[in-house]
Amino acid sequence: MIGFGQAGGKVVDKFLEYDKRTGSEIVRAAAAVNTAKADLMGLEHIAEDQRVLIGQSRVKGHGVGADNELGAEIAEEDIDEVQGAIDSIPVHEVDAFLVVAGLGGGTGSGGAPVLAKHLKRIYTEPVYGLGILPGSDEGGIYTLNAARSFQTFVREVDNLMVFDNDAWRKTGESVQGGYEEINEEIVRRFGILFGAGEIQQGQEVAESVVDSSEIINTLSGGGVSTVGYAEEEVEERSSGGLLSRLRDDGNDEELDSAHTTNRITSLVRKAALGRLTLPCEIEGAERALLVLAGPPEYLNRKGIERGRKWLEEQTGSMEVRGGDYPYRGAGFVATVILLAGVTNVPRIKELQQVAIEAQDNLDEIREESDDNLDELVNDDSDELESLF
Ligand SMILES: Nc1nc2c(ncn2[C@@H]2O[C@H](COP(=O)(O)OP(=O)(O)OP(=O)(O)O)[C@@H](O)[C@H]2O)c(=O)[nH]1
Repeated sequence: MIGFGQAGGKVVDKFLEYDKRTGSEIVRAAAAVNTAKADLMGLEHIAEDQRVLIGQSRVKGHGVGADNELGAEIAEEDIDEVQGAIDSIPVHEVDAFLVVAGLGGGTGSGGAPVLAKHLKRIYTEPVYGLGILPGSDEGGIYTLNAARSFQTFVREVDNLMVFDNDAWRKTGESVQGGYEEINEEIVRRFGILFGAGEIQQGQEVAESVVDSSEIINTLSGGGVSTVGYAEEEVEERSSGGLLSRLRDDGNDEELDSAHTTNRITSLVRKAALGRLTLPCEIEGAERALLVLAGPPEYLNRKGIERGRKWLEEQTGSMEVRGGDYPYRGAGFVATVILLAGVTNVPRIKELQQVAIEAQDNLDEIREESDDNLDELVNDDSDELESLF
């Protein structure tokens, strides 16, 4: 996982924290790349020798101030320094690369697509992007940056997973506090998704368990992806809750499994129809993956099969995969749905529209100022001598 820019670095840092907290091993290796020294110093879990400061000769460690063309130029010039950090990674142990960046600023917005292109040229492993869209209240330059970066990034990666800050922002919260919660949300969803492909040795592995090839197959084919999530608290069986009492009275087996199946079905609907990382119409998604995580006694084949069928109907896709992620002691059952190759995304259309208008305006403003300059320079009454 490589975080580019401030948002990218912070999210990758959070994934490492998630690994520590849950004992999972989603992140085989992590690095952060930035043009701003202070941002790199603020990270907590990414090793210091895996924090790469680029563009020092150009911006002296102060960032690129939302200029994503400069961000891209610097990334190209200093790509060897980034590669230096990646060289220390045992790449044969990784399933894929994930480049994470906020697309509204300068460093990550400009640099992430450059890095993705570089990785794809060198490695055979898939290269995915996790792109974070800015809030619509952040202003025009952020929208323009995001629209241009999005277009480039999606072309350079094997799949671009998207999280839209705009859909998740809460009013009345400080930006920092808001990001803290948002980053938790990102890591919870993608943590369960990527964790599903990371079943540890010694863990019981049922046939229906998701493996990393299913995630890779769902993502392959490119395009844009979004992720849905829903969870419900459950009691561990051994704790003597209602379900264990039902089990004790002899004729519970069927009732119990019907209950489990129904819970799974409703979780699948909630996840697909609730707030997605990138809100969109799920109809028309090209591929989907359904992951059901939780204590094994709360997972059943029938529930997943029903959920999968329902997703096939809703998306119209023939490529809907599904499986378990046994997670002992989780205290919850959660459903994660990856929808890949989505096309009907209002926010992306809106971004592109605003960006085209801004671009036109820019051209107009430039033309206007060229005319003004012409007038100014060629004005006969102007008595000032040219400097050159
Ligand atoms: N979800 C999330 N989004 C963030 C966070 N920090 C910033 N963003 C978003 O990411 C966009 C880019 O911001 P940064 O990552 O700070 O920018 P940068 O890539 O470091 O580039 P410069 O600061 O311009 O050099 C912003 O417009 C925000 O929308 C964060 O912690 N979490």
